[in-house]
Amino acid sequence: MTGVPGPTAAREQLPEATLCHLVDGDRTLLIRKQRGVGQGNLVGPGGKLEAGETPRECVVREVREEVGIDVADPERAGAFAYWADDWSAVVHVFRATAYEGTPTASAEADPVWVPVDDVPFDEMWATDRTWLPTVLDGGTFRGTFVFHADEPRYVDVDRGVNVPERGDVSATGRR
Ligand SMILES: Nc1nc2c([nH]c(=O)n2[C@H]2C[C@H](O)[C@@H](COP(=O)(O)OP(=O)(O)OP(=O)(O)O)O2)c(=O)[nH]1
Repeated sequence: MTGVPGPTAAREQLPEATLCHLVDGDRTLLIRKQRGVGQGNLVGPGGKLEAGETPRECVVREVREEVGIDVADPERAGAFAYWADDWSAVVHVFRATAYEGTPTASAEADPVWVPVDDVPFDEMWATDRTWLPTVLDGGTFRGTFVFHADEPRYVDVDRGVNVPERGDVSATGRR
C-alpha cells in the first residue's frame, strides 16, 4: 500500500495511535473490531491521532466514537512501537476506571465486557498478552514489537517504567 509505513520506517516517523483499557471492578471493556487495522480482533477501543491532537484527547474521542461512552480519568499506562508488513505505529496505552454512559455498538466496534482475570488473549493481537496484564493491574510499561506475516518476530517489554505523555514518539524514553 502506498504511503503506509512498513517495517523499514524509522521510529520517529511512525504515526501515533491510542488504546483505552477501561477497568470497572472485576471486568474490563474490549471491542470486537468491525473494520480497519486488526479487523475481527478483540482490542481496547482507540484509534489514530488526528492532527493537533494529544494522545489523551485522541483516546477520549475514539472511545466516544467507537462505543458511545465518556471515560473520565484516562491515565497514561505506557506505549509501544511496532512494525508490521502493512502498518506500523507508536501506540499510547491508557487505563481508565471511571466513565459515563452505556457502551453501545457502532459501525467500527461491538463492545464486549470480559473478566479482568480471564482476558481472551487468543482473540487479540499476539503481543497484547505481554503488556495488558500489567496495565490492568495498574502498572506501566513500554514495548517494541516487530511482526512479519502476522507473526511477532521481535518482542521486548519493560515494565514499571515511566513513559512521558507528550513527545514520546520513540516509546523508549528517548525524544
Ligand atoms: N491491542 C492492540 N491494538 C493495536 C496494536 N497495533 C495497533 O495499531 N493497534 C491499534 C491502535 C489503534 O487503536 C488501532 C489502529 O487504528 P484504527 O484503524 O482503529 O484507526 P481509526 O479508529 O482512526 O480508524 P480509521 O478511521 O483509520 O478506520 O489499532 C496492537 O499490537 N495491539
